[in-house]
Amino acid sequence: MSIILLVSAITILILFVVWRWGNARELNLPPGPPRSFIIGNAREFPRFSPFIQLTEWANEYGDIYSLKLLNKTIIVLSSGTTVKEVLDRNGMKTGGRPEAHIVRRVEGKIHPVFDSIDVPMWKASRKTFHAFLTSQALESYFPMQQERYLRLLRDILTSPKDVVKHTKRLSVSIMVALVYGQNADDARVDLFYRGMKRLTQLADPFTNPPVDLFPILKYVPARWASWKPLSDETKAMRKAFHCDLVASREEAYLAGERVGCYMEKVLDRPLDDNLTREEIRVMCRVLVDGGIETQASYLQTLVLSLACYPEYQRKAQAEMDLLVGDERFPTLEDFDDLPYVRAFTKEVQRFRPILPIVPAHVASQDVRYGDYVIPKDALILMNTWGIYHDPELFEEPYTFNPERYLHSEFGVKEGANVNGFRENLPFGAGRRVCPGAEMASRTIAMNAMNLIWAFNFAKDGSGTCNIDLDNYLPGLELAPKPFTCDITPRNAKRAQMILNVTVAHG
Ligand code: HEM
Repeated sequence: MSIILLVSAITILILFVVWRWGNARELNLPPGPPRSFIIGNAREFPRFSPFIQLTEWANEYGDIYSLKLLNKTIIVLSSGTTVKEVLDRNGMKTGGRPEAHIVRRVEGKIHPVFDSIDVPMWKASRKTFHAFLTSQALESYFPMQQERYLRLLRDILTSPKDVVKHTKRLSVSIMVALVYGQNADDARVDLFYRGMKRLTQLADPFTNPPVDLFPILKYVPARWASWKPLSDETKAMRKAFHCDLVASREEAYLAGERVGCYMEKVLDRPLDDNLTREEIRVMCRVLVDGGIETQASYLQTLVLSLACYPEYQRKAQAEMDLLVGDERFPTLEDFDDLPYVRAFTKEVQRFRPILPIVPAHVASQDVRYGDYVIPKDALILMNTWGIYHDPELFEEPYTFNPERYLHSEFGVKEGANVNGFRENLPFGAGRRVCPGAEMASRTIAMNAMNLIWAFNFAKDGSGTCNIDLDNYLPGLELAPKPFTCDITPRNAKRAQMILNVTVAHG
């Protein structure tokens, strides 16, 4: 009897300790939805379009809340204030990235997007990105880009039904020219998108084993782990895209040729960064990859918005006609004098943010936010979708209406709290904020003006020209499914101007 009592007492004690231990850290965590034993919120965590559920939880639990996926704590930030305090102000402590073992197997062990911010390679890459992408430097790349933007107009004019293909081509073409100083043909564009599609599938935690949560899974032999051969094939595709571009630029560099591309600038740097050739190659790859899909997806959503909202399209065209007319193409300087067009571009970014959830950051140590503690190793998700669809801030947030940006800088209701809002909020936060934001903003401005000046956009009979969320592909990015629409030149004069221009081959 006494033994049974003793065992019971010990069991109760152990249960108490486990309970205390399990909840002690939880005490200061932000609130969140109830969790199931062991799996936490894994069952409710949505596989597709997670930003919708994350935003519903934000409406219920507030602009900072916590989730648990098995043994991982996730903190979700859904306001300008929480992003500013947690990611911007505490950037040194919240600039890490999750493990991403499968992606690293494809992309290589050194990779600035997945390295934490104290890794010298990350620091060196940011330094060179910033030096290469200053406002002044961007001015000097503009002629190269403008040639390609005009080619987009020509491509659309000659085969309007291929508009999606043309935007992909433009994006690959400007990034390859910028980073490697070379041209990209259709085969290379295709190779890039095939490689990225495979990589996105591999990165999907719902189709592959949770290797990052249970690292022992790394050691499962390839014959039982289908993700391993798949990663190796994807790695080969990704290499095929970059390798010969790198090799030929290196060869030209050694032969003394200079075209002003990013790779040359990094090769030119004094050796104090101690970068190896492999590290330089990876930095180039990261910059090219960062700019391709994001810019193409934005342009596709821009075209969809123009076709789906003709009344706003007409107003933007009227403004453009008054300023630019029939005698010349728009210039970047025009953008400041086109408030309606500017408002249109901002509404596209608000309504369908390219990255509705910013790639996860990780806390490298405990971080205090008011009474809460974000524990070391927690994943931090910036819920861009939730911020831009907050009914407290935006009038009818689920309605496309560029005119909201004519009344206030950030498109918000009168008196709304815009603490933490900034122009580049859709580009992430803290130490990891997108280094290509200014370049992307120029691409958006120039192409929006060109497209609105050159064409009329309308839905066609295909049924694919639709801006509803179910017309978007699954994945981290909001990229529309392939679509067609009717695109016709605004008038014969502008069509002829487009045909007359000498366009880039790449
Ligand atoms: C519309 C276009 C673009 C959007 C919406 C966008 C958005 C973003 C976002 C949200 C992040 C994550 C930031 C964070 O973790 O807080 C990011 C990272 C990044 N972007 Fe962009 N981006 C765009 C264009 C570009 C361009 C043109 C480039 C290159 C010139 C670029 C290069 C990168 C790189 C290298 C990173 C990784 C930064 C790091 O982890 O340290 N992006 N971008």
